[in-house]
Amino acid sequence: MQRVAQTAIEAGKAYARLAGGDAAAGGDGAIGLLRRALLYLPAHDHRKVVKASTLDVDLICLDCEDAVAEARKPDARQAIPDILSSTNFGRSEVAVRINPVDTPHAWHDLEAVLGASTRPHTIVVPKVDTPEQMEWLYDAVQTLSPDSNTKPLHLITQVESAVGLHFLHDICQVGKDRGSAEDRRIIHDGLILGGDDFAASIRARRTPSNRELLLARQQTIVAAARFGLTAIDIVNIHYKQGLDLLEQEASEGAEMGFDGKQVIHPVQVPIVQAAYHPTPQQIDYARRLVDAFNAHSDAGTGAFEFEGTMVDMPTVRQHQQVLWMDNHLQAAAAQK
Ligand SMILES: CC(=O)SCCNC(=O)CCNC(=O)[C@H](O)C(C)(C)COP(=O)(O)OP(=O)(O)OC[C@H]1O[C@@H](n2cnc3c(N)ncnc32)[C@H](O)[C@@H]1OP(=O)(O)O
Ligand SMILES: CC(=O)C(=O)O
Ligand SMILES: [Mg+2]
Repeated sequence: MQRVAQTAIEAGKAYARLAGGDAAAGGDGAIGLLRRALLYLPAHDHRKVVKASTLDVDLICLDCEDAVAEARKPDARQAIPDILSSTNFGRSEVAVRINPVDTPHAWHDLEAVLGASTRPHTIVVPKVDTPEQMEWLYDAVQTLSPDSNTKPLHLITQVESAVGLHFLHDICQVGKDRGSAEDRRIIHDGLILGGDDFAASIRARRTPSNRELLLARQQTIVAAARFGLTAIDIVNIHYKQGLDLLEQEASEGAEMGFDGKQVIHPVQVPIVQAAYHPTPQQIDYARRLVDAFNAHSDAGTGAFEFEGTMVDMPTVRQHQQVLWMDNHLQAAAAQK
């Protein structure tokens, strides 16, 4: 007899096991892996830091990379320790996006992050193109953070070029191999598709349909699923108009298998988070479907008719993910 989880919490654990991730253990508890919207802001822009701290957003990313002009890179880096120790970001996961590892800034950015008295939950590393760059990153963290018993730092890498997409599975493999049970200084648990840099890399023209990014979006999702990582979708830079298009794009990303989307302005946050939020109808349907599956399973039936459609295990697994998301949303709401 094959029974599946009936409660959202059980479903969450089952899903995390299926995904191969560590969310079953609760990650680092408070933040889990709820990453529906990732809001970027330039780290040296105090007003935006203050504004971000007032928002109900899953993930806040203090950017030292492309939102910051070359001449202001030191300002952004130097602002990080103070922001982290003096700002209450509420329930949000807090990340710092350092500069790419093949720039002279990366080492100094890492020094500032790892040396801060309050560390962020997560680092985002852009333009990771090769497994060797991933090795460099792990070596740098080991050197700058010699104590292997420190609280784990989550790592999200960005795929942003043809080369990065080609080597994506090798890059993820380095994260898996280096993040052993003995040394959990960094846990690679997310991928971001940097769609705008990627488009430039393949000489594509950006369109509202995003068809030029379809392959990269799907390959990012597939690699993330294989390695048990969260997958975060492209940014939409049209924050002043076309918010209906943003909603459509976010819903499409959720349907494709992404866990969340990058945003660049506060107005985009609720739209994107709602698009990744299962509706009460979807949650109710998922619960009833799982219950029906278990009843049929007890009676020795695998495939059965449910409200006019055929249901068997793959459909059940899809609906367990709805319950998993609902579980995480409830936990996040409880922390507000
Ligand atoms: C392709 C990539 O790499 S994307 C990632 C890198 N890019 C970024 O990080 C850019 C992030 N976004 C921004 O910097 C800004 O939204 C801009 C420059 C596009 C527009 O900024 P503004 O002209 O200040 O926007 P606007 O006037 O509409 O802002 C309204 C309020 O929201 C705040 N705000 C705007 N963007 C953000 C943000 N990303 N995070 C937090 N608060 C923000 C503003 O400070 C303002 O609040 P305030 O009046 O209390 O200061
Ligand atoms: C978000 C980002 O880094 C990109 O689209 O290139
Ligand atoms: Mg980029």
